Amino acid sequence: MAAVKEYVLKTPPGGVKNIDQEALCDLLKIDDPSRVIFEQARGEAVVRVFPTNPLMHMRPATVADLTMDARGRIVVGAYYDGSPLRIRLFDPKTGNAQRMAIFGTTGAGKSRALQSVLAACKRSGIVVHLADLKEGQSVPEAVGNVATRVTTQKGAIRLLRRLVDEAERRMKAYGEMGRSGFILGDPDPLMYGVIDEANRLLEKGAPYRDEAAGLIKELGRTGRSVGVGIILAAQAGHLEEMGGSDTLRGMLKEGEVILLRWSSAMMAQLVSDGLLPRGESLQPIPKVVGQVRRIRRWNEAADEDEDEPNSQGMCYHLTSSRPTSMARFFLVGSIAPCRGHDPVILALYGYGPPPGKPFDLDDAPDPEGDVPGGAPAASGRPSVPTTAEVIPPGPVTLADRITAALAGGPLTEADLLAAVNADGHKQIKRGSLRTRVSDLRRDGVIGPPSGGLVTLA
Ligand SMILES: Nc1ncnc2c1ncn2[C@@H]1O[C@H](COP(=O)(O)OP(=O)(O)OP(=O)(O)O)[C@@H](O)[C@H]1O
Repeated sequence: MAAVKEYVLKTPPGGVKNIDQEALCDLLKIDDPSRVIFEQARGEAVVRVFPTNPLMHMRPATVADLTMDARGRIVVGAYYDGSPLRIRLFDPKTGNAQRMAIFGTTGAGKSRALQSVLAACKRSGIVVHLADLKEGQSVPEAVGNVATRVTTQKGAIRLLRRLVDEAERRMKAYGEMGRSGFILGDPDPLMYGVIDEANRLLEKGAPYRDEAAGLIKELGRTGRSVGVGIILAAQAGHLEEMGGSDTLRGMLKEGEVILLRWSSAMMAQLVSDGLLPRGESLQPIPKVVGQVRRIRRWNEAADEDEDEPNSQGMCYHLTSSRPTSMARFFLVGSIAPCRGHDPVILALYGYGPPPGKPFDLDDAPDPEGDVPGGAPAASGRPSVPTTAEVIPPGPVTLADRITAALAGGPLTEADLLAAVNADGHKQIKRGSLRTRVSDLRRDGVIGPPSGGLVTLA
């Protein structure tokens, strides 16, 4: 660090807007822009010139980094000046779960960032229900390390519904206890719904977009204060692609927002949404770090061995007190792809079962692939198409069995359970029946409860 040059500058009222990084480098006669870091606070700015990019070599994440401290935080990386990059999983002062969004273009390091959060949750006794919408390929080591894991959009929507149900259950239970908020582990654990590749669920034309956006908003509103939080990782070019900017605006302003390498449209949107002060600019994160722009002489051979270190994991923690300071995630696993699960990542999760119980999402496997469309339900919410409508001769689902049992007329819950258990398929418990009936009610397949009877709509 001895070779770091530091220039302290006075800034005009309102600070310096729109830093021209290239002009600054020219002025300092530095040809690698990633060595020059500009940071400003009220009234002053510091320009530091490093001998090499200070974020070039990160150390691996450790279990100690990823174990939540008494203030509900974990350490996931470091700022360019060596201070820790912390993110909050819980706020002990308010008892609130968090809303977290990790954005970045493809290959920016979202999944590895998420793996560190998932491992931290397991290490810290936090229950995770995960949707990995890249066919389970995004965070494969999460298998067996989270309470619930789904890989389809249909699974994701059911998972979100269960989370909202859980938040409602907690709200009622805490109200009855005369409690105003959530107390960690008493009686319920902190819980997160995590959606990786959330853009697939929320982009225009996605089959469950409106309902997913509604449920995420609902979790942001009610889940937080009862210990049920939501974490999204997304490749978002624009917030409109994320269920409409309204869905995420509140979440982004109050939650934890990490921005990895971005697209220019995304940046413009973040500024127009007030997440970054107008005129404030972030030093761009180049795809390749340490690249020097220079013209090769006529007879000079290209250096084929030139190493091209990538900027994966470099980020800004936009909702922290240092939104414009560049930081980087620690190394999470190996850079090169592994033939199977990465043993380094598995070791971060630790061996043994994950906290919490899996959600009961269905008693039958999801039909292959996801089903587009779905007519709006009576509630006005677009429905998840009922399995009865969409499954060709495939596995019989509990939804099919319930609608078949009700085809002859309304039944009490006990009679419905008996009818379903008498149809020759797998025996089910009352809890599973109730959950599925409430799903079908939301989808407008079953009508509202009336006179203790369950009735087809
Ligand atoms: N923290 C990290 N530690 C080690 N390697 C990393 C880290 N972040 C990113 N990488 C490397 O970059 C690659 C891409 O990262 P990752 O899969 O997390 O990106 P992504 O943003 O999720 O991409 P996509 O949107 O295409 O899924 C990884 O396979 C790995 O080689």
